Amino acid sequence: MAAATLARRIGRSGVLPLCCRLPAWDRAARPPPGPAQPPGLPLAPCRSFSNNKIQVELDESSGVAMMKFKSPPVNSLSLEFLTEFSISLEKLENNKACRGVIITSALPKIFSSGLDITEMCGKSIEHYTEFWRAVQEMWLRLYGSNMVTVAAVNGSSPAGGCLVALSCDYRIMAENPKFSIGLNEAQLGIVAPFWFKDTFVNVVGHRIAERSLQLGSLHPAPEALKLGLVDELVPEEKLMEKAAAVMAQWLALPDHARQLTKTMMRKAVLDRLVAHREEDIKNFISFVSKESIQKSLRMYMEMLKKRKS
Ligand SMILES: CCCCCCCCC/C=C/C(=O)SCCNC(=O)CCNC(=O)[C@H](O)C(C)(C)COP(=O)(O)OP(=O)(O)OC[C@H]1O[C@@H](n2cnc3c(N)ncnc32)[C@H](O)[C@@H]1OP(=O)(O)O
Repeated sequence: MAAATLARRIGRSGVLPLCCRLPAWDRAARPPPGPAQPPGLPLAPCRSFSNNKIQVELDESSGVAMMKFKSPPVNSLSLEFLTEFSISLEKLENNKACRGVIITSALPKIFSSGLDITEMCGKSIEHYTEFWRAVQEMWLRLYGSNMVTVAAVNGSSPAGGCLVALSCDYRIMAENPKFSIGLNEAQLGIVAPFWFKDTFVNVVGHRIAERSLQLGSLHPAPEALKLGLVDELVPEEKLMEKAAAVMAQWLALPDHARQLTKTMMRKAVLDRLVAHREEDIKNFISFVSKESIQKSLRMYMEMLKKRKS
């Protein structure tokens, strides 16, 4: 679906139409689940939907959806990608048969390269507004999801890609030291906004987050495990099997208890962005509109190209 069509669906407010209902992080818990299906059993009816950027398959018998990013070359989080991501999450959230989602990449070696830098270079204020609202929307939906969210990180995951993983309930990464993950914004000469930082702090704690953010560190998988940035490493070929096993473990508990606990842990951070959304958009616009920031981003893109040749 073209970005313009998606933007029309979202409307001027930048909020998806179904957002009129209470957001996921404020909704009553789902009814207690039936027994969780152990991983590896034959799977019954599957619902799938897919768009240009993301493919989703829901196994209704286990209540687990598999969401795969498939936007070559690097799954960058463009306006179109972010919009499709939010729509996909919303569809699953509204489907009572879905209790958990595993997020991974269909591309080799890359989970997601983070926010699409071209969306932040040389665009209009209207575009920056729409783009940043879409980034916020994606995070509010994912971090505030009632579903169990497991990131199966099967490749590099800088900046916005790392945020996606950090926003899940559990992170499993492929045991490959060539894959790295982190909030490397400082290396681009930009700053991670407060809610990226809050999400990071909630996972690794203040000291590790402070050092890592100031240095813009990208941590190779083994280091990411040591820091607690990911919960476990497994050989790449075992990643999906492990993700299914972890999901089954989390789904073995009653949804309502887990959901209320998740809300208790995350609400303050979610509420902070909800209360300051417009201000955050204004900050983003004034920041990226600076000539010095535009120059830094252009130089970074050139560096990526040079590194290739
Ligand atoms: C006050 C506070 C207010 C708020 C202030 C503002 C806050 C903003 C917060 C920002 C958050 C972010 O996520 S910023 C994004 C940070 N992301 C990154 O630093 C990732 C940079 N990319 C990489 O390191 C690498 O590309 C990597 C992902 C490992 C893949 O390496 P490979 O060798 O496989 O592939 P490459 O050859 O490098 O890349 C393939 C092509 O994709 C492009 N590409 C790669 N990453 C891209 C990206 N993120 N956006 C666009 N394009 C990208 C490359 O330029 C190439 O383009 P062609 O040459 O044309 O083929």
